Amino acid sequence: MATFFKGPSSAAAAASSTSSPLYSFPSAFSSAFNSKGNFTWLYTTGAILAALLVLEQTVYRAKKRHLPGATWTIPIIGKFADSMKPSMEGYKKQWNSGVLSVVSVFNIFIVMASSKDYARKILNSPGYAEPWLVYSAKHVLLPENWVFLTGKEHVDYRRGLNNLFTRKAIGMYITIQDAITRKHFDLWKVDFGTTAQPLMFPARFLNMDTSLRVFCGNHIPEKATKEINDKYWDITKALELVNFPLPLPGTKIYKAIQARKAAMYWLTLAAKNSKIEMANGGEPTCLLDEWVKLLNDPTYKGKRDFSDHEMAMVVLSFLFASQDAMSSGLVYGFQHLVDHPEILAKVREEQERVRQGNYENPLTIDLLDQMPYLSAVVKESMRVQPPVVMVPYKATKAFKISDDYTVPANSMLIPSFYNSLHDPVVYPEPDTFLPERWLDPESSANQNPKNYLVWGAGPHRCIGLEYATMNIMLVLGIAATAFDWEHEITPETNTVAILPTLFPGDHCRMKFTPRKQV
Ligand code: HEM
Repeated sequence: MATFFKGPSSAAAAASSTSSPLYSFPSAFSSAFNSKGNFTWLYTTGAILAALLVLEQTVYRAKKRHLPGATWTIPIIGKFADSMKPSMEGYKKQWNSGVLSVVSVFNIFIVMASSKDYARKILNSPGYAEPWLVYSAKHVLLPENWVFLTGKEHVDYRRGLNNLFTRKAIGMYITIQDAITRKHFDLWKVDFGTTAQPLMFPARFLNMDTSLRVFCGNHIPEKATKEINDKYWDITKALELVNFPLPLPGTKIYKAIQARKAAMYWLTLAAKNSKIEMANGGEPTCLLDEWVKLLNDPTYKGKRDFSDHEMAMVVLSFLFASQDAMSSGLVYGFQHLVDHPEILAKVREEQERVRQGNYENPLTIDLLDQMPYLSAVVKESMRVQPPVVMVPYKATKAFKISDDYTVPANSMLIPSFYNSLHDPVVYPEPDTFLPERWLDPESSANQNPKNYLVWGAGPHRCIGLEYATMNIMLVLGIAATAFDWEHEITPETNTVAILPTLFPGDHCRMKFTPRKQV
């Protein structure tokens, strides 16, 4: 250290006389202190840094133009701190600052779109904007997963997958959902029977068990469900907008990758087993079986060659897309109903009417069709508290989104759904849980279906929406007749945890006691 301060005649001369590039740094450093004692090198470095910072601000201001957003961006990190600890209050402030507003995180220029029209325009402009899944997604889902396809390739691939969510297929899935739900409710009788417990993790387990049985049937063992469920939380924790970029041991992305490896092992095995069973003339009992049967149908026109690995990746994409969102929808479904006993009573009346006291009989798609009130409850619950409040997209080229603003190419574009779902003109008393608004075909809610962005819109609109709706209806319908519900209110009950889907801050503390049937 001391050598740096010896002056040109000693250290600097010694360093510069050494020809190895290894020594070029000390040489340059020493030469910063010339004989006149000027800090030339430091000044130069400082000047370059200052120029870069000015450039950063200038580029930001040039992109931002007149849109609302901070006048200056915090050097380098931008609003990184806010993105680490998101809050609904922070989001609402941003959405309400303008229908289009901007923010910058690590020099990623982000345009937020908070109105129905701008959100829909982004979702419906595949020539200009494509989904930009969070950074960790490619590590978790694998880069070759179909969800990263764009344009025509995506449309063609998805057309084949739509066959897995036909009404006939969903009818079969409902039978499985019913059995798994009742199995978990037997456990809930004990776990939630004496004191109130947080519902979030049991609901996540119920959901994971249901999804895996619907997708893979008995082609994976019981212990796989437990293992995938336990490890899946590491995937959820890695779903941040910005992550540490290298998947080094100990990082969130590293742990998520280990969870994905465990899941992929079982899902690949399930695909293999399903193919064997269908080749041996077995009857389809899950989504994979339906799929294999379809691929073997001589009249089927789509892509046929799916390796076990590729099928497993598709199932993984379904788990990834559904696990957090569906659990959020379930937990808020419970919370909204238990906090509105008069509405829960109407759900029970409908259950009594449709199921005529035969509560042990499995629910079917036809029975669920006869429950418009429960359907309205589920729709309204997800309107008030949408599981997914926004989805990141990327401007693949300069995108003239309005008369006076063009989104620069490569910007992140985030259509948010919250304001559209809380538009007071379409949904009077927008924060109130009012299933009745969906019962009148002439209501403003029903007359403005484009506002209902819970499932997104356009070519990437949720592929599992009917499946998800039926599942949430089924769970709430069975729980309404099986249990009396109590809700332990805490100071966090009405706060919102962003994980990144929405959950009650206290994870919804519930008590369930077996209900005496009348
Ligand atoms: C309450 C539950 C759910 C909610 C709220 C939800 C919501 C969404 C949203 C907002 C999108 C993005 C749409 C867009 O970019 O326009 C999406 C996409 C998707 N969802 Fe769901 N989803 C749910 C359940 C499910 C389930 C159960 C599955 C599968 C069985 C699923 C599979 C997918 C897939 C594969 C995509 C991507 C589609 C594509 O890129 O073509 N989701 N979902």
